[in-house]
Amino acid sequence: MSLPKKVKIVEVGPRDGLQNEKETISAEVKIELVNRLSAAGFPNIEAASFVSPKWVPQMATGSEVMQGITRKPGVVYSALVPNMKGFEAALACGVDEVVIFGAASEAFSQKNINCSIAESIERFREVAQAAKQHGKRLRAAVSCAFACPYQGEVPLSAVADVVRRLRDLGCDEIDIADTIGVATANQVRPVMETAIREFHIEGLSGHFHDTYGQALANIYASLEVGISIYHSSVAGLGGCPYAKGATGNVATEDVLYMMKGLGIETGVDLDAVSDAGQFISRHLGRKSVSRVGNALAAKRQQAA
Ligand SMILES: CC(C)(COP(=O)([O-])OP(=O)([O-])OC[C@H]1O[C@@H](n2cnc3c(N)ncnc32)[C@H](O)[C@@H]1OP(=O)([O-])[O-])[C@@H](O)C(=O)NCCC(=O)NCCSC(=O)C[C@@](C)(O)CC(=O)[O-]
Repeated sequence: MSLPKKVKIVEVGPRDGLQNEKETISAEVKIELVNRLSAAGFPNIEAASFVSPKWVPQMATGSEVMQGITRKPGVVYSALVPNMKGFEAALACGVDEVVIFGAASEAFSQKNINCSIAESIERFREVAQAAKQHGKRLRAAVSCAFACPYQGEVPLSAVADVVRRLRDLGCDEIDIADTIGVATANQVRPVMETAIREFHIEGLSGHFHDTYGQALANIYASLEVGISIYHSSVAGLGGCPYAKGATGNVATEDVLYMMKGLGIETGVDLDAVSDAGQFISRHLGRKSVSRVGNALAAKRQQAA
């Protein structure tokens, strides 16, 4: 199969990227980050998370962030929502797309959202109905589609099962996530093909963490099976609080550079993303982990 000519990049840095930071990051900084990212041309930005602040304190400012950003017409601003309490909060501040988040691993489901997979689907059913009623887009994440930090191997049948159940809730998009960044390219085809059998390919996305440095290879392998939506995080920020040791998502700058080299259209301005990456890295007091972002910054410094 030839590679897609165009892909959608969903920028998840403001949510997935920042949720694990120990030091509190002010709403102002998050707002500036989201604004810089929308100016860079992303069609979809995961801007917040409406979860329990006891579980993920860094995301407690979700409403402030959503209310403070400059909404760019056409951009879909998404937020994670585990239950109706989260949905009501997301609705009140004008989130465009709610993201329910389940797992293909029972153990991870328990650690992350404190319930079994079957219980999570029942909670999500209510959220899904409310989302449809209010005209909101509905996306679902499938964590641990490749491996689980608690139970290890995750069978393909578990991926198929949860994708099917989420499809039946009426999801517009379903994210196939390598939560701990351990997958290699050979694993991608069977997992993605399993998901494709259960859900329309145009709505499936690849959400790869880069713990073992395999994310770009895994994205390439996903392109080869026709997946055309990818999640990434500016400056490679991130890590899941309930997946210890896992590093951030693949860096957006690296993904954009690869897509450009492959002649695949994203509509996103790499230089502007690179600037946003340097902005947030400066704020966090550490170097970006994006190889491309750092190379571009060094090149510009040399030229100045
Ligand atoms: C799902 C719960 C809430 C269950 O947590 P629980 O303790 O079972 O919930 P509960 O209903 O018993 O409520 C406990 C307390 O939380 C409050 N609460 C309840 N819900 C909310 C809410 N929505 N917003 C704000 N507060 C809430 C509720 O009001 C109560 O407050 P208290 O009475 O004790 O003061 C909890 O487990 C939770 O918040 N988990 C979130 C974990 C999380 O955010 N993980 C990271 C995101 S997932 C991820 O990163 C993976 C992904 C998506 O990127 C893909 C991948 O890479 O795999």
